[in-house]
Amino acid sequence: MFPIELDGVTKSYGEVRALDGVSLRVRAGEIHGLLGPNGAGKTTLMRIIAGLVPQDSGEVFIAGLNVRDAPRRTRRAVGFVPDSPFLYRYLTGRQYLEFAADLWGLPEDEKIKAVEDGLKRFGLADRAQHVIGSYSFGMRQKLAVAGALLQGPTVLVLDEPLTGFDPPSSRFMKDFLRSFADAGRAVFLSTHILELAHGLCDRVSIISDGRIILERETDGDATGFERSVLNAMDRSGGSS
Ligand SMILES: Nc1ncnc2c1ncn2[C@@H]1O[C@H](COP(=O)(O)OP(=O)(O)OP(=O)(O)O)[C@@H](O)[C@H]1O
Repeated sequence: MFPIELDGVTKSYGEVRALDGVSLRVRAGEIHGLLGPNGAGKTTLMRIIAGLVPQDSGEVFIAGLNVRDAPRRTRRAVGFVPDSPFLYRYLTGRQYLEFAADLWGLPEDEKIKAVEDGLKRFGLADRAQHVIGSYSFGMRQKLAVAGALLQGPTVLVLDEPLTGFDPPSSRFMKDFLRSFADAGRAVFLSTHILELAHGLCDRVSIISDGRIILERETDGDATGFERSVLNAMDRSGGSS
């Protein structure tokens, strides 16, 4: 059983075919990167996995459950962090997490524990009483990830994480994502940064014009990896 499995997924917006028969599997313990040019379909694919947008055809399974048959359970099993998370700037960090926990319907005792754990894990406890509007970019991103973990997902999906982080925060988030995956869960993230994909991900899928054009491990040296990704994009007519 795979944490994420897609079989022949298609999605169109009017005349635009955003996804054209996407099949892929993300294994337990894996950080899987999704690379591709602008407009290739990455965000659409992530939103479908997160249960925010329905596919037109094809099947999506989360931890073996078909999202059509078990929409609530599969949505709960996925923590999703969009590229520009919406955070209420007049709420404090703690209030935001409490609000997000309420949306998941966490019982009071679980909510308190999940919120405090999130604040501590992401180094936000000292600023929990301050409004989000006063947070740095990195703190806001960490808060968004903490919010995506409240309901205890087994899969974390992140649209272009780690862009704009300073080096210590970037190191912290990479270590966090590694430990999340190492616990038998899975991370699926999109990025335009090839060095990041090579250094952090175990495998990558390259998407172009709504189709997966290459899937590969990130073993081997960075130059060879970069060459094979760029060659695949060149052959498909895209550029990142
Ligand atoms: N809500 C929408 N309505 C109409 N077209 C859309 C919508 N969302 C995405 N598209 C189109 O679907 C295609 C795939 O878009 P998507 O945002 O999934 O790509 P992406 O790979 O995430 O791009 P980027 O790297 O620029 O973020 C594009 O042609 C885009 O214009």
